[in-house]
Amino acid sequence: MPAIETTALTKRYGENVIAVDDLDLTVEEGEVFGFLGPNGAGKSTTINLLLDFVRPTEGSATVLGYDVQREPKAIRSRIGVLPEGATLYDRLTGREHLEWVIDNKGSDDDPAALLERVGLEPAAAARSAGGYSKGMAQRLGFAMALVGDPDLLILDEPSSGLDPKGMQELREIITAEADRGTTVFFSSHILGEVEAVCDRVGIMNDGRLVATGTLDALRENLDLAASISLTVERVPDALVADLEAHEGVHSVTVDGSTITVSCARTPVKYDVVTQIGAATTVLDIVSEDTSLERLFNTYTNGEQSGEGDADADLAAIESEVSA
Ligand SMILES: Nc1ncnc2c1ncn2[C@@H]1O[C@H](COP(=O)(O)OP(=O)(O)OP(=O)(O)O)[C@@H](O)[C@H]1O
Repeated sequence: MPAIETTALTKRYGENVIAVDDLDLTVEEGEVFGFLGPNGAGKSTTINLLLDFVRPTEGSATVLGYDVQREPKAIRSRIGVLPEGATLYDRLTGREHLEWVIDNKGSDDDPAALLERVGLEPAAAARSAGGYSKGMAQRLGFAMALVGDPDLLILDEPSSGLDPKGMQELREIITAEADRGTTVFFSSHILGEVEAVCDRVGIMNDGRLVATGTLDALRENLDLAASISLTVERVPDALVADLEAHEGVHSVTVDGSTITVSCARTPVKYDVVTQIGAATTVLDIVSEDTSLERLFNTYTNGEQSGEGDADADLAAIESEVSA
């Protein structure tokens, strides 16, 4: 049973805005799934639809096997949510917020243990939340989401307001939760964070899901050039032509004793290294993957420069996704 499944899920606002457009999305149990997209892509609306905070114009969704509209209570008892920009009550302390959620969920969690898990010091937890920094509020929100050991965590922009140390700790919490078997679904536009923790990602653009898969698979699908440079003892005469003849190799350049090969797919690099290694002695290897930014820009059609035809790439992926 998937943790999240949406079928033709659509949300329109008025005549002109389609916030979520015919979304078919499956998140498997136990996955850490990154939900990516630029501002206004439809990420928060999708999350709000999953939580039954807004109702779809068309389509349906299940969370942990329960229908989102018919069984929201069953869902709420088994999920933890960190909403975007969660509001706190100024006069309640951090600990009181947490105790309130623990009571409400009928859980026997120890507030101190949860606060420690999210890195909120006891002294800070004893202060009223009105004076919290954004990062502290986010940590408290995270602790509240973890109450009751949820099977699924839904996090909307969880790193919002966190400093680099906070982001590192957030990653550790997400990884620890995933190790306990919790499914984690989180939206983000911070690509490094997604790369560090996600098993799979889905990329939204203009309300539509334009790609899903592992980051490696998305890189491969797009066929964006990856490059590898090898410094060698000598460059044998026939080597360049041999490399150029290899399927998947775009171009080969030689600068002194450094051979740089631009190739379509990351696995081609392995063949390139083997081929060069058989012909000469390799002294150094530098490999560059397609950057996540470039990947994201291409899928969301923001690619302005560089190799490849972003529009054609995007059209190919969209037809693949909708097939
Ligand atoms: N209540 C609403 N009324 C009208 N339009 C809305 C409403 N909520 C969202 N929208 C529109 O729907 C689209 C998707 O918005 P949404 O907030 O889901 O995007 P997002 O991907 O979460 O963006 P961000 O990263 O900025 O939070 C946007 O064009 C937004 O203006």
